[in-house]
Amino acid sequence: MTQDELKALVGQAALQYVQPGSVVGVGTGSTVNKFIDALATVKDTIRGAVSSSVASTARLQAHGIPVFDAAEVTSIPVYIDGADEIDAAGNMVKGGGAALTREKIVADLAERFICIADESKLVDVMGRFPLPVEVIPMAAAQVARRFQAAYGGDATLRQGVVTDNGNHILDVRGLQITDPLAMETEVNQWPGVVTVGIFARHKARVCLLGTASGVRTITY
Ligand SMILES: O=C[C@H](O)[C@H](O)[C@H](O)COP(=O)(O)O
Repeated sequence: MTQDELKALVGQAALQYVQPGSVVGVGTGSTVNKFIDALATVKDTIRGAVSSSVASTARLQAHGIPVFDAAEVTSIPVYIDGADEIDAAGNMVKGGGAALTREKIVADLAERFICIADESKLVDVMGRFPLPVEVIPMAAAQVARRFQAAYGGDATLRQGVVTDNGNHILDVRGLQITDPLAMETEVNQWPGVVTVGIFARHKARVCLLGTASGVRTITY
């Protein structure tokens, strides 16, 4: 199976977590796009979605799925999203598509994070994928220096990218994220950091992993 087919497989499998009559939390990315397309086939059974990006909102609306503002809901049963890396405990690195801040906001509304990913995303220790960090533009160089001093990480500005919130993205290479919760907590406190792409406080409760032999369900 191709990577695209694996993404379609888990996007379809995620429908089993969609509760009738509910508002569904929807992430961002190529795997979630498959989920959105699958969700369109059951759109009459749900109230709608809360979206984590302008791109996902556009795709949901193109399918005729009502999109609610995050401010209009107080709680949602599930948030369904992809990941750039996921470890054996359900911690994730996210933000390859620059949507990490809104993703964390919507994930925070949800009772359960359901991660959908192809098997290439499963790692022993996160850090192989450059860690995305959304920063206030004036703080980018300062935060980059701090990554070098604190963790030996090499941060570069993602060229030509402005987030949905008007900020910039640093991609940090050379990290070994052995304690995701500690790093998330520390980096989030640095002035100018909007969101670090470590999802340890909002880790996955279920991962639907696309493999050559089908969907593997991992619970944490
Ligand atoms: O900002 C983007 C998100 O965190 C995505 O969920 C993540 O990059 C995975 O995307 P994809 O499913 O395209 O690999």
